[in-house]
Amino acid sequence: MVAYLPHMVATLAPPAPAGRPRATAPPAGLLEIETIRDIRAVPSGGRDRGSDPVRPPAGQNVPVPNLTAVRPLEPWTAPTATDPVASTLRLPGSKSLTARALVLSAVADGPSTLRHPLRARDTELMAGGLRAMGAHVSTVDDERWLIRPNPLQGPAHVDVGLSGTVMRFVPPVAGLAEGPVTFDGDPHARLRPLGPLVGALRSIGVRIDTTEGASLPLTVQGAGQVLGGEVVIDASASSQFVSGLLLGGARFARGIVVRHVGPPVPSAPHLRMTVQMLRAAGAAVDDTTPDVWAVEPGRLSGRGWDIEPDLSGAVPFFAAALVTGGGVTLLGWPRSSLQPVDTLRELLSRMGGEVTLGTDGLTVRGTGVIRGLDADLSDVSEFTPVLAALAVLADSPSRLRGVAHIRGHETDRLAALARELNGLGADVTDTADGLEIRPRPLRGAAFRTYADHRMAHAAAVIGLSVPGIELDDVACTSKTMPEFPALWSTMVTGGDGRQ
Ligand SMILES: O=C(O)C1=C[C@@H](OP(=O)(O)O)[C@@H](O)[C@H](O)C1
Ligand SMILES: C=C(OP(=O)(O)O)C(=O)O
Repeated sequence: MVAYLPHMVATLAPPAPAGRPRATAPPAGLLEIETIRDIRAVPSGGRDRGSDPVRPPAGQNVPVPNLTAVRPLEPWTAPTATDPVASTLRLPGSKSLTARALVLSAVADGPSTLRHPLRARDTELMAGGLRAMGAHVSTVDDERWLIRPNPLQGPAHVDVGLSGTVMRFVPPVAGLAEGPVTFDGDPHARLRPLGPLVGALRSIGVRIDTTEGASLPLTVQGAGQVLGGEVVIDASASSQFVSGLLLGGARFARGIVVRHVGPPVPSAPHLRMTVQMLRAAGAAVDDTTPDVWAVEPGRLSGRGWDIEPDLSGAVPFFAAALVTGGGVTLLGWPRSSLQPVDTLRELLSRMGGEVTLGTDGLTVRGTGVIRGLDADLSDVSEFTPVLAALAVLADSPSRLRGVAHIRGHETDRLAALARELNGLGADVTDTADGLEIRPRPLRGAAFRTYADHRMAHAAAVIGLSVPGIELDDVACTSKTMPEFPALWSTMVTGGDGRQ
């Protein structure tokens, strides 16, 4: 297992003036990745697998020094494939399943275990945030994490990094804690949408202090309980607002009813995942009315969670089969999945791949052709960067639609993709809700990732057939798959990626 950000160095930025802490610009060549509010929470080396809650001493308010950890950018030349890939891989667990299982376990009645969890920056931060509020979360064993719920307490600080799941799933749970829980993250996390969730929580009695608008940094003044009831929310900017409210909602005194009003909520499969996992933990959930979800108040059981491999993380590897005319098999794929495997199968088939689910796993084969794609990706917007990478290599134009909200992801993905793909010679326009892509002959060039793991995946896919794609930073893949560069090189050079 590749260590989490082994190259991290701690740098102390000057203290921020009173009021809103400053997002200090990192020196050239360094990427600011993590704002640490309590340096004791992250020992030097950056890895905290401990099992003890890390909290400021009782009664002491949460310290908010502007301590910033920066890491150097890690430039990377995407390897070019000289032969079709022929790879069988075991990939890490799903970020979305790991995040939900951690949250549900922390508010359950008894202990839980996560088998094959994802160990990556997002899930370590989720574990760290729950631990800071008092949950016992042991992540020492790579294959089996143990969670023992405890009464949740502040003062505590939650570093959300750049993680949408941490910044949207933990504040509702923090309302259940007794005492203040502060939240902040990477500089770009402050720009990611959060207002509708803050508004919804306030409407059911959760006190939240913000310094500027309804975004990070913020403090949830936990009262030890949340009244709950009905909230009306515009969740068109992120399905995670709804998932966060539902995951905490079973423990609210009146449960929760979430009523969405506004343009469509994206990422329907992630909402189904939330509902199914809540039910698996014993919650009564009604999702029969479109755009309304109701969770009855009640106890949640601790249980064993088996975490499936991460489908979104698998997409670049499958794309490699199409680009090189080879084959990639992902081991350990369940027969019945909580992730949108059928949608991926359909999209890759339409682009020219052959997808089969067999006893050995999920296999994608390239046929030597990549076809352009006209598709609404609102259900699977995470796939957009890699599908855009395939589209610039296709034999006809593509239109990727329905993903306006990904301008609020790790970066403005529509703008970033248009800019970087055009820099390689493609002809890409970002539209109000997607991308129009006209393939052109491509050349190797610099490719900026904007701290976005899926931008790095996209560049890696193009690099298979276009030599000289120079990423400014590949370490951003540690958000969801620290072992990405190693696994990718193994796949390209024909090694065994089963681990
Ligand atoms: O709930 C989840 O685990 C996720 C939901 C989606 O968020 P959005 O609805 O904000 O796109 C997805 O893009 C994200 O990577 C993970
Ligand atoms: C949008 C993503 O992540 P997040 O959970 O941070 O929103 C993603 O992983 O593509």
